[in-house]
Formats: sequence, structure tokens, C-alpha cells
Amino acid sequence: MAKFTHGPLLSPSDATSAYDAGAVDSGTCITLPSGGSTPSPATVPAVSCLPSLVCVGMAKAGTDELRGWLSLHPNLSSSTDREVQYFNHGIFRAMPGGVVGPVHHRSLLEAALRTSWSEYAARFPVPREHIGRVLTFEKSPGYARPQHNLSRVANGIERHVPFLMRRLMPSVRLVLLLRDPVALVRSRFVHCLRQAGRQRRPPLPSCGGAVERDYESMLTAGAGLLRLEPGGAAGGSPLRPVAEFASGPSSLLNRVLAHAGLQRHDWRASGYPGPDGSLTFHPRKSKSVRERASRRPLLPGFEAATRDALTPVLIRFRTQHPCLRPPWPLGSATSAASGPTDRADTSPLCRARGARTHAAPQ
Ligand SMILES: Nc1ncnc2c1ncn2[C@@H]1O[C@H](COP(=O)(O)OS(=O)(=O)O)[C@@H](OP(=O)(O)O)[C@H]1O
Repeated sequence: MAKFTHGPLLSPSDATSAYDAGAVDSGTCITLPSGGSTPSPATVPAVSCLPSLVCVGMAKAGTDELRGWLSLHPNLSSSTDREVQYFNHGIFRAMPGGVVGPVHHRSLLEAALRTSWSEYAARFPVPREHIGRVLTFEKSPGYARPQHNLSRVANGIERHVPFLMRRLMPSVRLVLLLRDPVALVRSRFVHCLRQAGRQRRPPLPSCGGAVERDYESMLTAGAGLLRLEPGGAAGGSPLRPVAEFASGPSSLLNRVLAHAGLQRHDWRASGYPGPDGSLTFHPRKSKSVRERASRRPLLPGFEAATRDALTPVLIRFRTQHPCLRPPWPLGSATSAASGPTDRADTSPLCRARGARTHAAPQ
């Protein structure tokens, strides 16, 4: 069932008591003063509603593309920011005096959540007449990424993201996009180099370091987050949806919709046809057409070496999630020996889960 935005509308003074009463969840709406912090009788309060769908990563797996596409859907309303980053950054700013160093006490974070959740909700404005007809969403790949920059962010805050999300929005539906690790590693490497060029930080050599650990930690954190979905802990929720944009946006997007409880959508009618007949959500912004056509292929030597380095990670992934169709090839040194891990598990349990995951929306 889709968790649409809904009333009754809370007023800002009700925010904390509603939180204490367990009356806050995905779709909960709150009125907030529009146009500044000093409400006047003439100010019509804007309504903001907590998200029902959150894409938690992986970074560089096409999360922006997903956001662009979903924004075209008539029943979906995106956050105002490209990435909200509340559970791993914003909430930290709400902590009294700030915290530097490891966050040992979850209670501090929960206290900040209790008093600042309406600031998070404020990132999802919804016109009053759309309440009940739309659900809000955001994407923040940082939710599934361990923080490396420890200077301004509470060290270890990412460990608490699943608890905080579940506490605020028990019904939230999560999406973890995955991408072939080799392509993803290159994308992150290029991104890191660009940042290094701009900020002289992180130091250039660190861009190439710890790629396997980096990839695996995003995977593990992402899988950990998905377990907090309703039924996730008991049912051992599989990762979903698992697909790459490169395989065509329509089926991926419809799986995301099904997961959010929405009906299948005719994306062709919403998107723009690209020059080669493929679809894009925006002729200039979408990467479905523009960048894919211009992206240079990976150098074979780089691809082989990176895939070999990441193969142990992939094997662990397949062992931990046997119901998933293994999406990527293993390194040449190990693929022959990998045997059954190369095939998706077709046991009744996995088939049942697959049916639930890929069921056509009503
Ligand atoms: N449709 C489609 N097909 C294939 N690849 C695609 C698609 N859309 C986005 N991308 C690629 O995804 C990379 C950007 O991912 P993100 O938007 O998640 O990046 S970010 O984490 O928000 O910075 C970035 O990868 P690189 O170009 O390799 O850097 C995009 O090109």
C-alpha cells in the first residue's frame, strides 16, 4: 500500500508531542511558516510531508538519474534539495553544541531527532491540494556511506542512520541502486580526483586507496538499511530493486514504483525521446542518453585488474544474498572456480521473494 501524504496536519508546536506519541511516520504532514521564520496572520503556512521513499545509494550508481525520473511522476514529489543528507549530516547540526569525535550515545541523536524532525520534513513541501495524492521522496547516497571526513561530521554517525530512520518513519520504503563495481569504482575515482583538484583535499593518492573496502562498506551499509523496512528484519528482506539504469530506465523505475506501492507508469509519455530513440527525463540533465553515449569504455587492463580485486567482495555479496541474480561478472581468475555462486538461487523461498519483489503493481 502506498504511503501517501495525509492529514491531520500537525502544527509546529505539536511536532515533539506527536513524535513522543508515535504518531509520526512517512506521509505525516506538518504546517510550517512559509517565507521566513516569523509567521504572521497573513502568512499561509506551507505544508511539508515526510518521505515515503528514500534512495539510500550507492553513490555513483545513478541516484541522480533516479531522482530526475521519479520527479516526472504525477504522484511523486521530490525533496527541494538534490540530496537532503539529514540522517547523516543535518541531524548532527541539531545536536546541542555539536559533537566532534565518535558518537557513542544514540540517545543524543534521538534527542536531536525529536526536536529537529520538522526541519527534515521542511525539505518536502507539498501543495495542500496535492495531499493524499502524492508521496514524497528523496535520495541521499550518504546514508549508506561511512563518513571519511571526520573533521566536520560526527565520527561514526552513519552507524546510527538505520535506527534514526526507523524511529522517525517506520513505514519508509528504501531503494538501493547497485552498479557494476568496476564502473562504479572508476566513477568514484574520477569524482575524487575532481574534488582533490578543487580542494586539495583529500590528498590525491587517497583517491585510489581502499576501493574494495569502500565498495563493500556501501554494500553492507545499504543492505543493513534495507533490513529496517517493514518485514525486513523477520523476512530477511532481499536487496531491491537490483538493476542498473544502463539496462533501461522503464523496468527499473516501475520496480521502484511497485516497491513504493504505486501503479506501473507509462514513462514514455512522461520522458523525452533522445536523439537515438532512447528516453531521457531531461534533454540536458539526464545521463541516460547524453553521457552514456560519450562515456569512454574502460581500459581492458584496468577493468580486468579492478574486477579481480573486487571479486572477493562480489563472492561475499552473492553468498550473503543468494536470492539475487548475480548482476556482474567475476574476475577471470576466480569465475571458473566460483561454480554455483554464478547462478541465482531458484529455491522456493527465493522464488517467493522474487515474486514479491517483482510483482506487477495493482
Ligand atoms: N542511465 C544511466 N545509465 C548508465 N549510467 C548512468 C545513467 N545515469 C547515470 N549514470 C551514471 O551514474 C553516475 C552518477 O551517479 P549518481 O547520480 O548516483 O552520482 S552521485 O553519487 O549523486 O554523485 C555517473 O557515472 P560516471 O559517468 O561513470 O561517473 C553517471 O554517468
